[in-house]
Amino acid sequence: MSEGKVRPQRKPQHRRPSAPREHVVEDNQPGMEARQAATRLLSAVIDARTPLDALTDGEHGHPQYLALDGRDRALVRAILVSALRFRRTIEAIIGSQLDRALPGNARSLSALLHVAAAQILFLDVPDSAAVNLAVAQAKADPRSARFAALVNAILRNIGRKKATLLPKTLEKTADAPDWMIERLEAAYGKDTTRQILEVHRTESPVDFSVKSQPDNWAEKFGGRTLPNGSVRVDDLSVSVPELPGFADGEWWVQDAAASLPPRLLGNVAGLEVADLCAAPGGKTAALAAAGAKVTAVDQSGNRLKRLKSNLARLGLSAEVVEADILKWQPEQKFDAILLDAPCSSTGTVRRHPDVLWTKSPEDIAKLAGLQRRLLERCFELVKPGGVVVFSNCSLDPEEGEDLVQSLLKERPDISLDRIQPEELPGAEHFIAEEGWLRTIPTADDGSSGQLAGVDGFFAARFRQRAG
Ligand SMILES: C[S@@+](CC[C@H](N)C(=O)[O-])C[C@H]1O[C@@H](n2cnc3c(N)ncnc32)[C@H](O)[C@@H]1O
Repeated sequence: MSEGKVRPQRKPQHRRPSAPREHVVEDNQPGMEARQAATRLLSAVIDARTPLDALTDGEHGHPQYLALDGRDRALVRAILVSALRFRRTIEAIIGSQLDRALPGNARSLSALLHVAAAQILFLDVPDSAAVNLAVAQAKADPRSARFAALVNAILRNIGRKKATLLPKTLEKTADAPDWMIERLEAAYGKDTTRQILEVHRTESPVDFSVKSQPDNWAEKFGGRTLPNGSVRVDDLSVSVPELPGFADGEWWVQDAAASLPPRLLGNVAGLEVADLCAAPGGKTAALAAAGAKVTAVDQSGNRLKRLKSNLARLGLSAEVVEADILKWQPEQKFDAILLDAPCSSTGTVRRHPDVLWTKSPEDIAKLAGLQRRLLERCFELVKPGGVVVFSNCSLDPEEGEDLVQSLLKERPDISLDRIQPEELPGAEHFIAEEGWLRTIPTADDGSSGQLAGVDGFFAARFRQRAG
């Protein structure tokens, strides 16, 4: 066995860890419940593919998460975001300290190690606290008790070597599943994929859509106005409701890329516009603020509650309908429709790193099928000659470019209404030759003069030919 490496053993270990042993703390010490919850939730994301937002929902989240106070909840989320964002890097670092792989059935041991390594490598938690809590946690769990000494050795080694080990591993590791890397490379090429994956490792800025005077809000927030008129704060240090203008409903949080699809409907003042798949309502707000008479439809009652409270805070109104769009029968057709369809969300990995590990190529195929059905439904709900904008936050062509191309091929009655550069000042470079919108996450230091640093998004605009 190479020096400094440790070997998982089936029997209680006799091998001494190479790092100095420290006092191992008792079972129910402060911080233990947070680590146990983080381990449990990480397993739920990885093994059961449960979205992190569902597990950490303040009302319907996982009971182990809901049992924690606010500070511990924030810690659990921070641990999980790092553990998911850098999962491959962490896996490689843990692996580099082992002489042979952990037993395949040691799922909870693996989750426990990932949670502790995420703290040691990426969080401002003293290494000794992360290690001691992990060892205590291992001892308290009958499935991993016999590995407690191994846990101690691996984690102490990682703490000791992290200054060289981390940059070296980050450099040679891609933090995404292989299938996603392959699909991104096929769509965007190797260089762009590398850039996207690098951006996915970073915290996203917070973008705001403002009702008016973006420069004033940028100054008040200590941020900057983006070329499309959104306001960006790169490193927000207070919670959103603490910012000026929140209670007065002067702005809402919305990635700058997500602010673009509603604009593709043109001047909507006074028009009957259906916002289909509307909740939690970022795009409904944009349409209502632009003077449209909006009907906001979504099948999720819980998400519609959020839409209603968002609109109430913003002093905006819409007719809100809880329905499955595939079955919904409105009394009248609409002048224009925005369909912001459910998708794999692979364009929002910075914000939702669990997407890397909860989604699969099969999900993408299923979602693309649903998107196609929802989009075809829009053509039954729009007035003849009316406009339909289809958008989603996926980076995968199967949910964007390919879907549009096959729709146009199979439906001669539908035409693509090409997006013109003058419609999206500052974001012209995101308009593809074919006339649709494709944004990809890229780094943004504010110097390019063009919109950058946004989520991955796709949007296309259609009209149904008369007759
Ligand atoms: C990407 S989110 C919409 C985000 C929203 N447009 C915004 O800007 O805040 C997709 C939404 O589609 C809804 N949805 C999925 N399938 C649906 C269906 N068949 N009928 C109605 N809503 C549906 C989901 O409940 C979810 O709220």
